[in-house]
Amino acid sequence: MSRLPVMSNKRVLPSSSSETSQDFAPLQKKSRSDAEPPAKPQAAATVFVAKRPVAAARPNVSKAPVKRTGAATVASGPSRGVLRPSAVSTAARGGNVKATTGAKVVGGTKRPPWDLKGKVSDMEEKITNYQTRVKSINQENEVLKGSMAQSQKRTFEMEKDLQIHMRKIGELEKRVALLSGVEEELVQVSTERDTLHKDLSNLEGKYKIMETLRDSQEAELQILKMKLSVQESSLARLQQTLADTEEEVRSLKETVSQQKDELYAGEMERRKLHNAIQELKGNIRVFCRVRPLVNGGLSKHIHLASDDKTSISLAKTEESHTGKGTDTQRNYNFSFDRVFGPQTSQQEVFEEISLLVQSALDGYNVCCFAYGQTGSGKTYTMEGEEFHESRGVIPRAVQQIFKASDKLSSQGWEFTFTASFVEIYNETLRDLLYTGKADKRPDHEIRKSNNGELTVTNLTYQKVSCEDQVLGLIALANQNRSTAQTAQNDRSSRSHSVFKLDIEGVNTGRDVKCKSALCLVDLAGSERMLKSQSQGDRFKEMTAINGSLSNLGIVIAALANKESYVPYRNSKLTYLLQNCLGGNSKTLMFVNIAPEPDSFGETLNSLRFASKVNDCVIGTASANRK
Ligand SMILES: Nc1ncnc2c1ncn2[C@@H]1O[C@H](COP(=O)(O)OP(=O)(O)OP(=O)(O)O)[C@@H](O)[C@H]1O
Repeated sequence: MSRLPVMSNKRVLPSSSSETSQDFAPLQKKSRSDAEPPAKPQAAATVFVAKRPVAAARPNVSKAPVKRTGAATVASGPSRGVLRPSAVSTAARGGNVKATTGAKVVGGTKRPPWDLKGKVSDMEEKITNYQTRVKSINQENEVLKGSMAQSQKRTFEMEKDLQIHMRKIGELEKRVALLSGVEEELVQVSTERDTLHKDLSNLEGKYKIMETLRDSQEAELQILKMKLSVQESSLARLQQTLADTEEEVRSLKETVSQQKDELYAGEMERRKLHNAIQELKGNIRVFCRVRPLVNGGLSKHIHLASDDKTSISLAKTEESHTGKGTDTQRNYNFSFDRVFGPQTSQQEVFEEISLLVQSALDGYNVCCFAYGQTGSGKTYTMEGEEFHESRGVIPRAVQQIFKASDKLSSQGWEFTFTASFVEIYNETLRDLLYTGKADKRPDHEIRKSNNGELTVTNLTYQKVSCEDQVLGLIALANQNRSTAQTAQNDRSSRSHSVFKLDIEGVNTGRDVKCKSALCLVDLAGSERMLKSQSQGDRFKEMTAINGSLSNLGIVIAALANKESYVPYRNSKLTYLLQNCLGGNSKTLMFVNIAPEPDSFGETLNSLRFASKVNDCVIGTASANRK
């Protein structure tokens, strides 16, 4: 923005030359007294500076030479044709009048001192010159006054103009100030605009990136939409498949439920049939097992029919009493439910009793005895040996029971098993699963509760859930027996051992329970000894053994004859086994026989005892189901 030019109003004072001041001093005083009151000294001395040259403006003073000074400037134009006083005085003095001190020169001639007249004339001339000059100065002064008035007027106008201009300038300056504010704002705005431009450009960059991103995301979205659509169609297919499958599962569940019902009905039917078969076979059965000869080979006096697995005959050659006749051979024939020869394996023996073991899971009490003289193979039959193939009835029965219970669990059955192992020696009970100190062994009593359940006080009843646990218990029982054996020679032959597995089954779905017991008994050696030969402890042992074994026969016979009183209490063995022997049980007796000729008598006795048992028919067993 351009500013308007400001006019200078400098005041120019008369020449400061001392000479000029001295020369004009009287004239100035005089002119004041003669003329009108002087104007303000400042106004009189004010000269406006102009560009016009001085000579052209001064016609009335052209005769006098003008001494120019740096400050002698004349205003231009006719109204301004004012000569400065200094210039006028200089012009006056510039004449040839040299009224100076000393010898006066007139017409180029110096007057002698005595020429007073001449001198006066010179003085008069000089005065006249001065007067003329004063006149002209006065005139000039008048002119100057007029000029000065004009100038003052002009100055006044110009001052007015100046004020107007100044006001305008003030306004303009205000506007300029405003404009400068606006300018600053404009600069700020411009800066902001630049910043905004930058931001905009950044945003544009970002926008482009976002656009690219958006494009890629849109592309991704499209792909995802496609995938979703594919997934949706797959889902629809899967839902349909699921619905179909669910329908199928539902119908299969119905089928399974029906089949479960059928299975349950079938299982019940199987139990009925199974029981019927067992009943047809007799609720008390006797199996005869012949031990092989210790040195191998065949026994000469024991004959087993190759085509009949139920009969056995003992042959004995009897010398003629008269001595006249030849020796006669006497045969003792016996028939049992099954006769096992010396070569029969443990597996074959067990297969014959496995159906009976199954009955225990069906809720029937099952009791299995091994009867026979010492060394005839009772323990081998019942427990067997560690070698897998040589395992006896107890471990195999336990294995079958656990396998069968696992199968029945799919039909909703849950079983719990409790094992106990007791020894009866000299009519005293001993816990074979006892693990405490030997001198702290407790006494045991057989107790019968009101509901007919038998328990032995202080006896170890061990919960078992697998075959291995039972095998561990059998090992513990053998250890307990061998400890007793060292103290008392051949004790195991003189005691009965009773392994009992209590079985409880629950079918919550069908609200059925069953309870039974599987008793596996290894009886004491059955050999008879002549009373005269038995003494002391051995006599006592024999009495106890014979008593319990004969009592066993009596009980079985009483049961067979359906006698009102069955003397279970006569021995600890029958009292302990009463629930397994009674009408509600299935009983199997192994009669083990030794094939050696010197065991003939004991073998015959054993077969006779077993035959008596075999002839017994115990009443129909019923399952303990609620
Ligand atoms: N069927 C068999 N096959 C092979 N060996 C057998 C058979 N029966 C028994 N034995 C063997 O005969 C011996 C005597 O058998 P075991 O101990 O079982 O007789 P036991 O009747 O239990 O005698 P005890 O009354 O003294 O206990 C054992 O060494 C046993 O291994």
